Amino acid sequence: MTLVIEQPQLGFEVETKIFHEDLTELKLDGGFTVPESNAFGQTFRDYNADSERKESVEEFYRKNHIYQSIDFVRKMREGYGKLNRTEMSIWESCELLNEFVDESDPDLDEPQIEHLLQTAEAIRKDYPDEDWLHLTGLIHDLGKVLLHPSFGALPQWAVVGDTFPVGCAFDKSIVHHKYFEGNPDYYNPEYNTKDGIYSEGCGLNNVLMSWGHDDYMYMVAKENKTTLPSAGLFIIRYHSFYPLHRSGEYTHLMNEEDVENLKWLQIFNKYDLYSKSKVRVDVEKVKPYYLSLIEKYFPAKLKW
Ligand SMILES: O[C@H]1[C@H](O)[C@@H](O)[C@H](O)[C@@H](O)[C@H]1O
Ligand SMILES: [Fe+2]
Ligand SMILES: [Fe+2]
Repeated sequence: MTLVIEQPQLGFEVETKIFHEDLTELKLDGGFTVPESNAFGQTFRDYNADSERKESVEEFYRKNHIYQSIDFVRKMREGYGKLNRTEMSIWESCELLNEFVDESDPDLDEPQIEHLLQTAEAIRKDYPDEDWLHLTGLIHDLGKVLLHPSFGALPQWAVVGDTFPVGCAFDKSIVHHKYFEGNPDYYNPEYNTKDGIYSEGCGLNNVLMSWGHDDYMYMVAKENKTTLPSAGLFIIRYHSFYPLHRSGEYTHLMNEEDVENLKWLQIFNKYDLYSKSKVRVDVEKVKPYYLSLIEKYFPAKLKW
């Protein structure tokens, strides 16, 4: 099914595969099979399912929605944008993630390094020639190092979870939307309209997103002059923006380049989401391959 969303004001059409995912039509491009349920026997991303993680995930979003205001985002971008905290390689940062479990995630409670390798390996099977996409899979969540003491040990609500624009209305499709009633921006007439401080077609690059691992890792990759293609950087930066890539909201803020890049993000998302499982990847076995990709696309040491 192809969904064409009419956007006459933009002067171009946002045509994208499927925003509202229909699993019966979901064909991945190679051998990867989409599992019917997550590691807890529930459907993926079901925030209302009675699982052992339900309450803690909801509590996570309560805090996230209350504290992610435009002032908070500006402060974090300015502070962390300096990249003056440490220097390390991409692989070292993967290892740092070994100790963290993501509190926002209803589908996985394995250490994050497992998730990175599961995502990258699943993509590699179906897209053997797109080595940039394998590496994007490996690094897309590395911004979660913000949880580590050497990065200020940020609370989970400032690092993980789905992201959304600030400075315009919080869309109803955002998980646990009701908690925005505790966010000061919710009542500010400058920020609580559809466009808010933005204009139609302004491009996502000009939109401030809630602060977390996506935007931080994008900054790190870009400032350290990665040679990854623009689609790779886009995936890193917006992979948690489910209100856009799954629900099809906020498309009025995109420009033409965003529309192109969104196609790759939607491919990537299937692997990011549905590769989550309890089956572990043999780290030592795949490490040499990923080290070669890191060498191809990144300097040996990066500023963080
Ligand atoms: O719980 C998950 C997790 O934090 C992911 O890393 C993020 O990309 C998702 O958007 C979020 O919902
Ligand atoms: Fe993520
Ligand atoms: Fe991920």
